[in-house]
Amino acid sequence: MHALNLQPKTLSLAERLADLAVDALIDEADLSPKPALVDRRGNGAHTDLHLGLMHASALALWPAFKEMAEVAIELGEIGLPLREAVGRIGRDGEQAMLATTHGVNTHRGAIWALGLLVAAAALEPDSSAASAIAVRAARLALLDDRYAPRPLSHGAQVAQRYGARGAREEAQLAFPAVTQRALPQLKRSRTDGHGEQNARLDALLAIMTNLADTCVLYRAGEEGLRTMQLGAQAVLDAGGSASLAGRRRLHELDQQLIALNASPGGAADLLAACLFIDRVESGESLIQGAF
Ligand SMILES: CC(C)(COP(=O)(O)OP(=O)(O)OC[C@H]1O[C@@H](n2cnc3c(N)ncnc32)[C@H](O[C@H]2O[C@H](COP(=O)(O)OP(=O)(O)OP(=O)(O)O)[C@@H](O)[C@H]2O)[C@@H]1O)[C@@H](O)C(=O)NCCC(=O)NCCS
Ligand SMILES: Nc1ncnc2[nH]cnc12
Repeated sequence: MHALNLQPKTLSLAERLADLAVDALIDEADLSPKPALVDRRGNGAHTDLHLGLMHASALALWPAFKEMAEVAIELGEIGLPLREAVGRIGRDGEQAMLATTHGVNTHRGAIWALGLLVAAAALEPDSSAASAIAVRAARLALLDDRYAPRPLSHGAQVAQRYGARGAREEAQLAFPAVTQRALPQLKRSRTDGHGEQNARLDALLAIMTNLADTCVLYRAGEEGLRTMQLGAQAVLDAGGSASLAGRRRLHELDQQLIALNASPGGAADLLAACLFIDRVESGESLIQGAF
């Protein structure tokens, strides 16, 4: 018997999905240059976030994602028991995040979006088309979790002030920002040979063109939201992140959003959701022992 067992460990489906969710969060954080967000260059519009904290937060969420996948496999169907189990695990995940970040909200929206998507992917691993996963996640999000607290969150305040419905509605509508904008743009930019990092930036920009990001609305009101949406569209119209003109517009957008203190944190979460679905849909990483 060898002292070291070098055989690759076979991971369960729940472990593989949790790995993909954490990978998506880390890839989102690392992607640079993202307008006004934390990335490899710096902290964007944030004073309390940095890249190391985003990484630590992502890693701390692995057990919650794994548990959400396990409970979906165990219960096997969309219904109130699964919705409430996922809600409880999501709230525990938020506590794990806050313990790791010493109280800073790094990934609240991402726990919500990726949690639902992980559960949806685990429910039917043979049905991994983006739209099918998103619709299952939406059916879960539409169920009312009786134990969910209703705090006066930033999203709730923005809903009162501007009528924006934010993260909850995005999930209940089956993630249109991801399935109708980010994923098609990601694939288009890849096909056009723009390179993976530029394709991901373009996917983020495609989300930003249209999203009612409650993070931006809370920090910078309607002017901030308009600046984000029009600026993102201007980058794409100029040729996207891979073109010189697009890069110039991207740099301008970064400066404008930072000046307004407007951080598109909701769009960043949805980019992570897009990267997660893209990998699940491609199927590669779900093949047993692919890690
Ligand atoms: C249903 C919930 C998502 C709660 O929603 P609600 O809108 O009430 O709550 P918020 O606390 O405001 O969190 C929503 C977060 O979702 C992201 N987001 C924003 N707009 C959208 C959008 N249109 N579509 C999708 N996602 C969106 C965003 O997250 C990012 O921003 C975070 C930082 O935001 P904020 O706290 O406002 O922070 P700052 O402005 O930086 O604060 P200060 O520095 O000024 O203090 C960052 O973390 C990103 O993640 C919104 O913040 C859901 O959370 C919920 O009900 N959870 C309970 C558990 C549960 O049921 N889980 C089940 C499934 S897992
Ligand atoms: N890269 C990032 N910067 C700031 N807020 C975020 N929320 C999720 N990802 C983020």
